[in-house]
Amino acid sequence: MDVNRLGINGEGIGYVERQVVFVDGALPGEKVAARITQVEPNFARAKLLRIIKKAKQRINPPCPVYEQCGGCTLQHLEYQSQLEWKRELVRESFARYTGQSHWPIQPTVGMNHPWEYRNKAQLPVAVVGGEVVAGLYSPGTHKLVDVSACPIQHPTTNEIVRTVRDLLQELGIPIYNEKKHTGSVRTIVPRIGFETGEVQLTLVTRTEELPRKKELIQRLRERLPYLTSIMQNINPARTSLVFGEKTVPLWGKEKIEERLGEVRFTLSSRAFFQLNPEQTTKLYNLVAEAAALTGEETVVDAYCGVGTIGLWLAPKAKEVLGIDVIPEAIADARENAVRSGIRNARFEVGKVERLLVERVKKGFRPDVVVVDPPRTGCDEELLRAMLTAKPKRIVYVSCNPSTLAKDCNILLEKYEIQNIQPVDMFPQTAHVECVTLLTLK
Ligand SMILES: C[S@@+](CC[C@H](N)C(=O)[O-])C[C@H]1O[C@@H](n2cnc3c(N)ncnc32)[C@H](O)[C@@H]1O
Repeated sequence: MDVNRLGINGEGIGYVERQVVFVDGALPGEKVAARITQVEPNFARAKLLRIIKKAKQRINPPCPVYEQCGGCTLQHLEYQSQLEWKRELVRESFARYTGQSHWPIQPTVGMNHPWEYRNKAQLPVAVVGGEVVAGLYSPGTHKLVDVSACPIQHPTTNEIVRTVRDLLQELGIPIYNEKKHTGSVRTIVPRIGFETGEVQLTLVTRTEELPRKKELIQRLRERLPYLTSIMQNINPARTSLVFGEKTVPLWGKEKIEERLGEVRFTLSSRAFFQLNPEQTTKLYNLVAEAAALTGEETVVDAYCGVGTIGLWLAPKAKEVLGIDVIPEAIADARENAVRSGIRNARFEVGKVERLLVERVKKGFRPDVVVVDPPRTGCDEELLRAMLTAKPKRIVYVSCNPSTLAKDCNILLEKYEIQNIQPVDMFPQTAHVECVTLLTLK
C-alpha cells in the first residue's frame, strides 16, 4: 500500500479499498507491504512487513531496541522532518476544530542535539531468564525490554540504571514479581539536576525492609560517587502506579536542587518536574514573550504544577496567582518561591475551574491568564470564566493540539489568535507542545 501521511501517534496512514489503515513505522511517500492485524468499522491496523519504496527522510534509528521498546515512535524519521510534521499536526488540528486554515503557526522550535535530553527515568525491574532486567514494557505486552543504553536519556541515567541492575544481581536482592506479588525492588528512578549536577536515585520497593541494604548503599557510593541522594519509596500495593505514599532516606540529601534560569527548585523523589530542561527554558521564555508583562499586571498561572511558569513570570509582574489541584505541588511551588526570593507570587490548592470561576464571579479581573492544562484541555467552565473576566492576554500552553484547537475555538468568541508556536519538548516521539497567544478583540 502507499503511505500518504502520519497520524497523531507517528504511525503511517494509507488506504486499502478506501479503508484507513494505520501502519507503525511507515512514512509518507513510501510503498510498503503490510499485514492487516485488526479491522474496526472505521479503520484497520497493519504490521509493517517490508518497505518496497523508501522515503528519503527515513534514517536508521540509532537505538538498539527501537523496534521492541515503543518509547519513541519517530526515530526512523530525520529530525528536521519530525519538526515539520509536528507543525503540520498542529495545523491539521486547528483546521479540524475551527473550520479555518489561516492560523499563524510558526516553525517548530527544535533542539540542536535532540538526544540525551531527559532528566529522569522510571524503569521497572524484573527477573527474565535468571537475569535482572531494568527496562520498559514492550507495547501491548508484559515483556520488559532492556533500555539501559537509551539515547534520549542523560548518559548518567543510563550508567545508574546499569549499575543498580548489576548490583541487584550481584547481591541477590529479591526482585519484585508482579504476578505473584513477591520480592522487593520494583522500580529504579534516577533524576539528574542538569544545571546543578545533583543526582538522586530512588529505589521503589514493595517491602519496608530492603534486603542487604547496607552493602547496596556502600557499593552504590563506591561505583557512583557523584550521587547526591539515595532514597527508598515503599509501594506495597498491587498497582501500576510507580510510587507509594512513604519515602525514606537511605543516604545523602533528601531532595536535590535544580535551576531553570533564575528560578530554583528543590525536588523530592515524587515531585513533578519538566523532563526536558533545555526545551523548558525555551518554552517559558516564549510564554514570557507572549505575556508581554510591564510590571503592572495581575497574572494567573492556571494548572501551575510546582509553580514554574508563575515563578518565571513573577519578576516582571505586579502579582501572580498560581492554582493547582495537587496539594504537594502547591507546597513545592510555595517553597520554590521562597528559595528563589520571589514575594509577589501566591499559590492555592483547588480545581482551577472552581477557584477561578468563584473569583471572577466576585469581580476578579486578571490582566493575563496563562493556562497549562493536562492533555484533556481546559474545563469549559474555566473557558467561560475567561470570556467573562476578559484578560487582555491569554497564553495557552498545551501538550495536545486537538484539545488546544477545540478550546481556542470557544475563546474565538472574544479573542483573536495572534501566534501559535509549536515547541519540541520530546524529540523522537510524536508529542508536540504549543504556546498560543490570544488577545482580546
Ligand atoms: C501539564 S501540567 C502543568 C504543570 C506546570 N504548568 C509546569 O509547567 O510544570 C498540568 C497540571 O494541571 C494540574 N491539574 C489537573 N487538573 C486540574 C484542575 N482541574 N485544576 C487545577 N489543576 C489541575 C495537574 O496537577 C498538573 O500539575
